[in-house]
Amino acid sequence: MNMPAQDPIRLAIAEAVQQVHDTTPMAPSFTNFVTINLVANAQLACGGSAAMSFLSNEFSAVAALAKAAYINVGTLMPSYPDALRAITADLKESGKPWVLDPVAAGLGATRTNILMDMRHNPPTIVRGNASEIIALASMWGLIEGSSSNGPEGVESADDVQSAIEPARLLARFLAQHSPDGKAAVAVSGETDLVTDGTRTFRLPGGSPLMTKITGAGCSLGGVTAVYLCVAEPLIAALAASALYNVAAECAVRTLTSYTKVNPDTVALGPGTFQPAFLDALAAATPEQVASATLLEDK
Ligand SMILES: Nc1ncnc2c1ncn2[C@@H]1O[C@H](COP(=O)(O)OP(=O)(O)O)[C@@H](O)[C@H]1O
Ligand SMILES: Cc1ncsc1CCOP(=O)(O)O
Ligand SMILES: [Mg+2]
Repeated sequence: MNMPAQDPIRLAIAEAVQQVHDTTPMAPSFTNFVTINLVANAQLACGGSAAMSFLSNEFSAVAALAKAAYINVGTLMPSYPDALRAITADLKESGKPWVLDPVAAGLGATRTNILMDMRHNPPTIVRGNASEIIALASMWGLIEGSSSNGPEGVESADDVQSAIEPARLLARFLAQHSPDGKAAVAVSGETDLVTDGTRTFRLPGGSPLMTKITGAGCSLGGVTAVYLCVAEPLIAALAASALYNVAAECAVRTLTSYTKVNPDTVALGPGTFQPAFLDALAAATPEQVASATLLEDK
């Protein structure tokens, strides 16, 4: 059942979106160079601010000024294992919450070594597609073996449903290692799933066009880090996922109305969708985000 309008979770989501609009929090990113521009633009569009860096000393200096940070392992370079080891140790020492997108978890020894290292200095939120969540939970020994069909590059080879238990176990592990005992895991797909290890929520909606632009998931991670600057992990993950669903639907509506006026010159495709989606991220009000469809598993 869709959660009632006045549920405290919805009020907290609206409050987080409003606070980001009011305070423009900066969440620095160490992210892949395929989608880095969309990550920064999405962080700006949602009302936050962005700072991208690949040097450990520079990243840690910027992170010291921020309330939360974002790490994404989508593309790797030889210097990254050492840099990420130093960065995650600094984040742990300063007690700074951060979001991990374990892009393509399970693919290649370097990525596996980096993600295995992170078990010792874990994030506050993990956001990934189903295959990535299953792979990370398996790698960290939280589930036996791996029921995953992946990894299949950066795309998911599994459905969200199959990642529920791995997501819950991962969230509990993160919470045990979090300074305030709070953490969350977000699994994206046709219906997103967000859990803090105790409560589990589903967020249907959005648009299949999200799978036709690169960086939808990466930028969702960056926006989650912006919300983590102002809210606890569960609320940050829910707010980002709700915003993405509302904005994707709004972008489709906008483009559909343009194609009706101008069917020969406007197409509803990935190229026009991405800028329309950024516009919709910027236009979404706290009330609209908090009104997204939100179901709780009981
Ligand atoms: N079939 C779909 N229908 C609607 N929204 C989707 C669909 N697939 C993914 N999304 C949305 O796209 C965004 C990125 O998710 P996803 O594509 O799973 O991440 P990734 O790019 O990391 O694999 C999320 O906001 C998710 O809700
Ligand atoms: C295509 C690609 N290759 C390495 S990282 C990357 C981007 C993945 O972005 P997303 O997971 O958001 O689709
Ligand atoms: Mg991804």
